[in-house]
Amino acid sequence: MPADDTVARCGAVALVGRPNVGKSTLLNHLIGQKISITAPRPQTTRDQILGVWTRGQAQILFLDTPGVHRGYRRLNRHLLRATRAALDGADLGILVVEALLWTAADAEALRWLEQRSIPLLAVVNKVDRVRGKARLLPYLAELGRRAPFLEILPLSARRAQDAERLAGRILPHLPPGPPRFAADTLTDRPLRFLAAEFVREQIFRQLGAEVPYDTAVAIERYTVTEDDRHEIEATIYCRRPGQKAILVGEGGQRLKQIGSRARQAIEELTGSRVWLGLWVKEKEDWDDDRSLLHELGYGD
Ligand SMILES: Nc1nc2c(ncn2[C@@H]2O[C@H](COP(=O)(O)OP(=O)(O)OP(=O)(O)O)[C@@H](O)[C@H]2O)c(=O)[nH]1
Repeated sequence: MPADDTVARCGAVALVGRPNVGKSTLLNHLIGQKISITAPRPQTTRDQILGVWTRGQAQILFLDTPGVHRGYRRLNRHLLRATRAALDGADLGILVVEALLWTAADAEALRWLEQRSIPLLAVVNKVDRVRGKARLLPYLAELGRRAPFLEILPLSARRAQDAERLAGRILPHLPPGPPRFAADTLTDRPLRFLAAEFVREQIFRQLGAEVPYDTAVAIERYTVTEDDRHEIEATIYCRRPGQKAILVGEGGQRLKQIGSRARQAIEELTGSRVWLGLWVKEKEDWDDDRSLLHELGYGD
């Protein structure tokens, strides 16, 4: 059933779930554009992203949360704050879980949502992986006993029509009111933020082991020329000399690959030609350096 877009409704929805359940994939399909990075490894999302879904008079503002990370370093504290801020501003919470799985991290995500008295929906993602859908029934019943969800929706975040169906189920629960953003707005994030995210995504996709978790990307320059060419210079921070060598690769090949894939993603998003220059710098404690974190967009 398509969403009813004749009634003016507008509200914010926080997507909460343990790392790797598919929140970013879902957000990208809801928005119909890649605005959140995805990778087959957990904890790739480091910041809250606002995705704007608009149909007619109806608007949903999606808050993607970086997840509930534990730790004491500044970066972790920032992530916790971002998640809290998303929850504070939300009219509705969505717990995203993975079909047939329930872990301590899922329980923790639910506890976060329950700290706020907002209505809750549950999305059971990755049902495309489940053979024999009857196997899902006891799982859904048990999930229903864990919290008073208004609805529980099994779906696959990889299917655009499933994302649209979810939007239709969310709308009736949002407050009446006019749209807050222009109809063609997809996100409130500036291009330079998305550019850094696309570089980070390639680092996650192309490198194994712990290197991606130890890196951050700072955009040093983002300029658009008169003939609409986007010129971007970025520094990739890592912690140790060995990591720098891995990021650069034999004869600079790895860095070239990261740059070329990220450039393609930015070109797709902007519809413009992009020049992307990448440098790698070693800085052991980048995630505990207040001024650098600020530069990286993780400021207080
Ligand atoms: N089979 C299947 N895989 C999915 C589905 N949705 C997401 N995935 C995969 O699951 C992995 C994690 O997805 P993300 O969207 O990055 O997950 P996330 O919850 O945003 O993760 P963090 O950024 O780490 O918090 C990726 O490899 C996705 O392609 C789905 O519906 N079906």
